[in-house]
Amino acid sequence: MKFTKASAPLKGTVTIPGDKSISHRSVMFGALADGTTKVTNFLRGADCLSTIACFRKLGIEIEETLDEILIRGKGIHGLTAPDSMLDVGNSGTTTRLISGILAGQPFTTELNGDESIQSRPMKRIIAPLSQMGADIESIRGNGCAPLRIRQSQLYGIHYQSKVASAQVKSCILLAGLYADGTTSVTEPYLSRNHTEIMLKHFGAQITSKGTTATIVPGSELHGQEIEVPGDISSAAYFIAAGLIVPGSEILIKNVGINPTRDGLLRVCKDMGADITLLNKNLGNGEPTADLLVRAGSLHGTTVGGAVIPTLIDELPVVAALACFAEGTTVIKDAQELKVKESNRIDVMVQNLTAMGAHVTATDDGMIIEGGHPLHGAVIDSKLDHRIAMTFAITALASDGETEITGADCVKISYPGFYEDLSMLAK
Ligand SMILES: O=C(O)C1=C[C@@H](OP(=O)(O)O)[C@@H](O)[C@H](O)C1
Ligand SMILES: C=C(OP(=O)(O)O)C(=O)O
Repeated sequence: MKFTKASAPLKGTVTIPGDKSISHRSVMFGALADGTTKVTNFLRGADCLSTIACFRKLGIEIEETLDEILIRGKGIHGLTAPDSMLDVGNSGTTTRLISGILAGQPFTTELNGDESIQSRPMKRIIAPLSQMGADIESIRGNGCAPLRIRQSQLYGIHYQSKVASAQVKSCILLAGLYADGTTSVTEPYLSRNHTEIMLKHFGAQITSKGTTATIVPGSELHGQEIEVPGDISSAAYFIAAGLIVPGSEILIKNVGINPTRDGLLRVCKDMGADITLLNKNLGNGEPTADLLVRAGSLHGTTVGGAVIPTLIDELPVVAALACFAEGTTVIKDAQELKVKESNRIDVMVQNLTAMGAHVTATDDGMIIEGGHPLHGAVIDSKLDHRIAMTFAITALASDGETEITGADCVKISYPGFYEDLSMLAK
């Protein structure tokens, strides 16, 4: 797919689709609740559809209409053995969260996904689940999917996680629903807390204090009505576009601004960006706002430490933004970027360099010297949706033509991305 420099400022309003993390969880927790869970603004991205497909195979009836998803939950002990391998597609979130649930089931499950999933690290969940007594193995013995999970008795543990990962934390907490006692997870920095917030609404006994989340088993979960807020990780592309295409002014409606997800807004502010939050709404634990983004000059900054988990999926777009900022931007403490759908440090450095950027890979991030004009290039997305969307935006402020290979991968998290972009970029 080809992109060229925007010929005019970007003007208009965009409503981005539902949050991927929250959509996954609504199906999973809805399946484990008794009664029906009704979800509106559900993200129909390929990853969340993988989650739906897995739970259907586990015996859960899920109805999809134009406006809503209805999950006919069967309670914590209501899942049934699948007749074949579960397919998690490209979704790390599906893989890791469902593994925690499957560890507590009285049947054996095998699960597998695409090539990217088969190279993503699963030892980070195999280790804590095994410590809880789970019988989980990497079938090829390489610490990756395919995984096999057999029935076993689970024990509550306190787990000190080395990584700030909501997938690891959620996996352990979900297994904790089936343990014989209390389970808690402490992480080095607080990662997104959608599991804690949503599970509590469903009736779980779950609490958070600082970077520790604790679950006490024994409660039943009850079906809920969930309105999924817009995904800030998807809004990120329009935020960046509005900031780097001169003269632009974009209103992005109904974006989730949970403090464990809003790091991009904080970093943009540090870079001197003009972003105003309007119509703030506290929601049901998941706050939202409309974001008014205006183009203007940006300057470099340092991004590291506790902010990293709050913008982990937005770091590719931060690296792109940094190319249009004066001075140096340092992204550090972001080793996790290496184990996403692609190695996002290498892939960003390679592709930005091809466009003329001055960028260096480090062990845990990137250093970007901003202010050097970019030009079009052939960009290999490595079938990573975040990379494809980042470069579609970068192209809008770069000379000449940019071609993105595998551009269709945006369907993972944002199927209508190019249509929404073309409404703004004429
Ligand atoms: O829990 C979640 O929904 C997610 C957690 C993050 O992954 P990690 O937990 O691996 O950091 C993030 O990158 C992913 O897109 C979604
Ligand atoms: C890393 C991501 O997702 P997952 O881990 O669910 O594949 C992402 O969406 O950027």
